[in-house]
Amino acid sequence: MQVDLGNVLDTASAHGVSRETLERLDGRVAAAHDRIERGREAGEHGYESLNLPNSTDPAAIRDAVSRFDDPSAVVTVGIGGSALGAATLTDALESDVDAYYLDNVDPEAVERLLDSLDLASTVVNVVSRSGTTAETLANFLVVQEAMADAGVDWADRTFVTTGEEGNLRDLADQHDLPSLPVPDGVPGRFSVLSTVGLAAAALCGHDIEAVLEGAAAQEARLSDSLFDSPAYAYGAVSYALAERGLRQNAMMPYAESLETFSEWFAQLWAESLGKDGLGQTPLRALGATDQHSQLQLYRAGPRDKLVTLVRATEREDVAIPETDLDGLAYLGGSSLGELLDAEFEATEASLAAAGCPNVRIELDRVDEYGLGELLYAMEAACVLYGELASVDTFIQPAVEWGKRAARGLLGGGDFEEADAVEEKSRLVVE
Ligand SMILES: O=P(O)(O)OC[C@H]1O[C@](O)(CO)[C@@H](O)[C@@H]1O
Repeated sequence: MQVDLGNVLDTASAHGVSRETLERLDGRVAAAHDRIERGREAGEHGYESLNLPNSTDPAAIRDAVSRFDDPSAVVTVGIGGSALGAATLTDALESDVDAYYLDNVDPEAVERLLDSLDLASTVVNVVSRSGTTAETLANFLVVQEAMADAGVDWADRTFVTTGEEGNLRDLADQHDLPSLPVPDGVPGRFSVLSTVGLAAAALCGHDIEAVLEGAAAQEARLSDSLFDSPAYAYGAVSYALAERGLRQNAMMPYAESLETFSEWFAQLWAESLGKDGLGQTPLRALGATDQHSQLQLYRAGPRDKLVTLVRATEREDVAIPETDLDGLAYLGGSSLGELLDAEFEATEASLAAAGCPNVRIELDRVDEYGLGELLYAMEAACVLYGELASVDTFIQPAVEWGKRAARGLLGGGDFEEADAVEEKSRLVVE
């Protein structure tokens, strides 16, 4: 994996940063790296996430899921970091096993999925670090009833990934369900390289060892200089640009297989860095599709965006047949991959020409190793950015207000937040 910062420099993009600025920032990167390494060595909350390539035991994951022979589908019931990491992996990789994620409580979507499944050959993976997340528990109860209605012994088809305490741990103990622990000191959005993200991938037959090897390769590249570490290069320039008012970051992979990765990145970046009035808003985009949509805004809208372009340098390809269609003959005889690459390079140049800084991230392939590299590098980039911005990267207190309000509305306790909902300001236009 490599990161190309060329179009971040002010010699390429009008709203970029100078090479001198990056070199001055590098001194702070060294200090941040030292802090990160001390946190890792001490197993401190959050920093422990960057130890996962070495602390995760893939054999234990394979052993826990080995009892489920030959599932037709795996349904992961979880939300946020308890679903998005696993989904990033299984949505990016091909498998004979269908992987689905119940990470929302849209009744029509839940019913549509459950009606489509052969529940007798489906494995249900219930994932929640806290074991108290309303959406996850509600969905699990619905899935449990659907399995009973289908005459399926739900306890036979279910395993649990959760913390040492909580409702899910109690459920696993009560029904002697196979279970996996969630690693201590690792917030959900940083847990893809652990049991949380790898169990579903293992059930789908993916090489989870290769995911960890790719992650370890990027872990080995962490250094006291942004010029020696792809992860820190990305984290440092993202921070430097945000400091200059570029407070949006459009994650734009040129690979359909990485579309879910952008969702995972959005939680990682937003929930980690959105603190104390600071942060950089992650936008989700997809190349080449969003050249025909959001690119207008990126090039001609407010000068407040970094665009992150991701591609694999090796992929399957499809030839474009020869054609005599007016104006399109140039496409004939080339390939979709050549067209995608040309559009990738044209878009990054068009962004620079419009003064919009952009970073190129290139993987060899979107395979288990490449995904491990990308995921780990983004996590390390996020941790570095948080150090440079002096925010508390590993907590997410702002998400609790809405949870209390919803719980109050549902009669789960007396919460002043629920009162605030009742007092909503209204100006209805019909
Ligand atoms: O794994 P849990 O405890 O169910 O949490 C799910 C998600 O909810 C959050 O805690 C936010 O509410 C995320 O940080 C986390 O990934």
